[in-house]
Amino acid sequence: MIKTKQYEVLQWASLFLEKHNRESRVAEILLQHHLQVTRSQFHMMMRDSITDEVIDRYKADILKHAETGIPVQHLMGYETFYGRKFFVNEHVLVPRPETEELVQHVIELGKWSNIPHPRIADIGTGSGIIAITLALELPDATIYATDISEEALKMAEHNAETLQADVIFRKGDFLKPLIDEEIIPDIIVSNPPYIAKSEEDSLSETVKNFDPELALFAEEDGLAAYKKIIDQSQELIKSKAAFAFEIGFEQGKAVSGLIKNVYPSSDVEILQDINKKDRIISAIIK
Ligand SMILES: C[S@@+](CC[C@H](N)C(=O)[O-])C[C@H]1O[C@@H](n2cnc3c(N)ncnc32)[C@H](O)[C@@H]1O
Repeated sequence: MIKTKQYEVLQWASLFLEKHNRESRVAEILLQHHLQVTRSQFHMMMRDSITDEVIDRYKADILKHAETGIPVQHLMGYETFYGRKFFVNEHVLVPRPETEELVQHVIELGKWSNIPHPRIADIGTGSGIIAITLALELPDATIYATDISEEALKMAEHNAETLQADVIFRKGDFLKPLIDEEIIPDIIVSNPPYIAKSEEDSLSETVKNFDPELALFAEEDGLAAYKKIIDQSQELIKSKAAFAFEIGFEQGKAVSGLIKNVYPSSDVEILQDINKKDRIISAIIK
């Protein structure tokens, strides 16, 4: 009996996805996942044959992705972030690589703050990627995380348990749970919803159909969540603190302005991502 080789299945899937206007690199990511091998193992196994069972499961996923645009992360059930696997589902935003740069910045802030046990709050935690990574990278810090979505918090808690990260999760409206418990953070980090509803048509089908609305859109031209967080922070920040926000690439000026309006003597910086786009607002509140 002739056995199908790995490279033959890969060729078929890449062409099939191209024909359906999907990215052909998904073919490789999914096949690696179904074979449960690393990237380098995968490339060494190109001439090996694959069992019919794996081919059937793989083809079913390729068809589903081609037909519906379902993200590969939903098919696999996870995404890698900062070198660790995080479970994802339809209730949380699929982690984006840009957010790793936000986390990197907060790690630096945490180390430079000279506070022996900084309290860091991740607002709108989703799958928990920011809070959990910070808990693991800054073991002396105490990490809090909030989200208004019960389902997102369930996923974040599951990720924290799996990765053995200590994070204190609370359900509520942005900073409200911290205000209620009088928890004063030294650093407030957030990747909040920041897309204006008017931009919905410009989003990819995959984002529109599969990322939760609650994670994407904000009123007031996408600025409402920043406004709310900055406004709520006044009930918490009594002396020095820091903000680190992920922003849309055209929101730098507007979000800096929001912070300056409330904290006129703050130092606000707009940082760019590796694609040279404005991506992070970093502010020291004095
Ligand atoms: C852009 S997603 C970010 C998720 C995750 N932090 C990340 O970077 O992948 C925004 C998150 O904010 C949450 N969110 C939206 N409105 C909220 C609110 N009023 N209070 C708390 N969280 C909220 C959403 O449920 C979603 O999980």
